[in-house]
Amino acid sequence: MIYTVTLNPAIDMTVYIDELQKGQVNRSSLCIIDAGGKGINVSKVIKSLGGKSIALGFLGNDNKDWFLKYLKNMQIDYDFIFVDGLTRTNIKIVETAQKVYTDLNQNGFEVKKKDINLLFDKIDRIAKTDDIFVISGSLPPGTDEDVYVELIRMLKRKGAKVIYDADGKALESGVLEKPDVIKPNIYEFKCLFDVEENDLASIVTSAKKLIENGIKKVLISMGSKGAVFVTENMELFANAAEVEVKSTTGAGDSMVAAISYGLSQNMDDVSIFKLALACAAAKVSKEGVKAPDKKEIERFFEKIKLEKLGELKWI
Ligand SMILES: Nc1ncnc2c1ncn2[C@@H]1O[C@H](COP(=O)(O)OP(=O)(O)OP(=O)(O)O)[C@@H](O)[C@H]1O
Ligand SMILES: O=P(O)(O)OC[C@@]1(O)O[C@H](CO)[C@@H](O)[C@@H]1O
Repeated sequence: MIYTVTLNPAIDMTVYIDELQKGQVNRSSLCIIDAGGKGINVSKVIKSLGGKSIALGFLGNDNKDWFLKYLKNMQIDYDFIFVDGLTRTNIKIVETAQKVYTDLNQNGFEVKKKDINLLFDKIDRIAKTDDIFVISGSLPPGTDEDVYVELIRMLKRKGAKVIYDADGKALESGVLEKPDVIKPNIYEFKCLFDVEENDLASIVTSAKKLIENGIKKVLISMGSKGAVFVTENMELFANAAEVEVKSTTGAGDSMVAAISYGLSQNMDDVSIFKLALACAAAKVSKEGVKAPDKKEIERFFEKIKLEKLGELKWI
């Protein structure tokens, strides 16, 4: 089974506006509201791919009904721990004139020690060998900095596979626990290694250090500049698909969904990477934080070209 763990989910409000005027009253041309947060988005895309996951984590008691209805409508299974307060609302501003994407993320509800204990007990009870756990997103106030470290440790002890997508200090400490897969974007990767954004060779060399240390797959996403995938067996690069971008929110989560679904289906590395790029392309062509359709994902999958790095060969 695939489980997604979201400690800090969000109601994503994507607001479309021609051009934001700071310090003035702005009126949007379109507003789309979705249940989000990184792991939740992963569960949404796994569903589009025809897979099954259970969404775990925390959800605010005061506005949980809307959130749960959204997931029920999508037929996504969940098993949350409900905490006091509201699940945060994150604002995503899409300025259509210049194609500028701005995120305004809130801190989120306060989580108590007893809530964390409940979550760990739950995961301890359900995790089995070869389950896949996706751990992603920010930590809500009240959580210790090393909560992901402890979670990865516990899951690895139980023989579960861990896909990890966090940033800053949580990423730095989490990689030391050797999750099976990580999916940093280039800015997050730069917290780990001093690399230049355009220097593929040094990005690959750095990613290989993580592989030597026991992480099995590293996917570095680089927004419109594409992505690099380094595994025990290969080093691949791909350009981002040419697509009319309607919202970039959740593009990285779509890649994480593809990796977890691919692992659950025993796909090879080339297919996993192609699927990740196809899911991301299909996602960015959707408004708001809607999951892409399977047909769209398949259409992009056929078009993706990968470059085997070091071999100058496109596959
Ligand atoms: N502007 C864009 N045009 C085309 N493809 C894009 C664009 N932005 C993102 N993508 C695709 O989505 C992938 C993931 O994007 P990105 O690196 O921005 O992830 P991220 O920062 O983790 O995203 P998020 O945190 O919003 O989920 C990219 O590798 C690329 O394939
Ligand atoms: O504040 P975090 O937890 O880092 O990120 C939260 C978030 O930006 O991530 C998702 C996109 O990846 C959105 O659904 C959500 O609003």
